[in-house]
Amino acid sequence: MRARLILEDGTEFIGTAFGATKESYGEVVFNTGLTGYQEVLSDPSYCGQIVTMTYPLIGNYGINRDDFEAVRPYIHGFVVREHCEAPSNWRNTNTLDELLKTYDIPGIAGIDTRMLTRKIRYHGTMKGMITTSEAPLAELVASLNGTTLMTDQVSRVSTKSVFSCPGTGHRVVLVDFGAKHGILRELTKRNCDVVVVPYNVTAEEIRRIQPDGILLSNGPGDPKDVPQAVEMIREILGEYPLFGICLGHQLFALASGADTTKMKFGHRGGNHPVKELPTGRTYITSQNHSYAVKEDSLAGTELEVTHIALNDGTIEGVRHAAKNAFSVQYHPEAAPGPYDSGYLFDQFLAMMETAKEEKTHAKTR
Ligand SMILES: NC(=O)CC[C@H](N)C(=O)O
Repeated sequence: MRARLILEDGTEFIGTAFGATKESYGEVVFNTGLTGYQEVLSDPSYCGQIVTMTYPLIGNYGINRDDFEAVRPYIHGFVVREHCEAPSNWRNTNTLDELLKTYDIPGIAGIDTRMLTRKIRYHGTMKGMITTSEAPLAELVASLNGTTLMTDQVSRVSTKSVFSCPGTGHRVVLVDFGAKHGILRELTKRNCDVVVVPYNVTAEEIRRIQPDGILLSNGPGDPKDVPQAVEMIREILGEYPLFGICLGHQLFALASGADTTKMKFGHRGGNHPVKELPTGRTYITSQNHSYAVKEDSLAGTELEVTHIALNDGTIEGVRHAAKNAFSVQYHPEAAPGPYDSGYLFDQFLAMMETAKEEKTHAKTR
């Protein structure tokens, strides 16, 4: 069936429908990963967005049991150049088409994704719609321009109740703004006793759990859409070692007095070079973000820049000068992408270990 992808500037792409046959709106963003489409489309940080993969063949290794980053995908549409209908892989259990049908997500294939990506790079991120309607273009563009993008994504994707992934090691409160399973995997692999809490948890509720550390997860949308989280972080900052990832990094920065801004088209892919300033080392990182901490907003705060993106110089990591707290804009849990930054979880563990020792020492003195 014929399907259309329409952008807010009036551009129209004609392709073929796959997945669910449904009209859908969202912010159109591109991801440059060569593999990892299953992790991308199930990453809750893409909630409300229409994602296009720049790699031209998608679906060729199917969908498997193990690579989901959430219990369901939250994307609003999936745009590809060539959609493979006959996947081949020993882990394959479903086709991409079946997955999108199951979760009522429209896909569109046969799109010139290079042109689409260049447009987004030139104009910046745009609203778009996928439809099988045959209505005149002007009518569809008008209806697209009449829609407003959602701002309540975090409350849609965050857990509704507290749950735990037990372990015998450090107790970590994972504040779930739309956490990828990769973060849980990295913590449980290190034997952490993880308690996952909803995004609107209060500082007092966290204290009651008596954690050794707090991890602020990734998540969708604008960090300024979750002001209650900023308040909570401001209140609890300094009481426990804290590690922020992506949205968690942005919220930690806001709570520390810095500001965030929306980037032109963001960073999404598995090969973003990041320089770690204290060591001078460069890491290839997995990224997915539209917003960034504003460099000139750091003056007057106690935050120090620890990491920068080598492609455009934007801030990719900060640490608190006086408190046990640090954060990164990229994804040390990878999924998809390189594992090079996994050591950051070890740093978080070491921070919890030292804080625990200091506490015991203080008590016995
Ligand atoms: N992956 C994330 O946590 C993304 C953070 C935020 N939603 C952004 O787009 O910048």
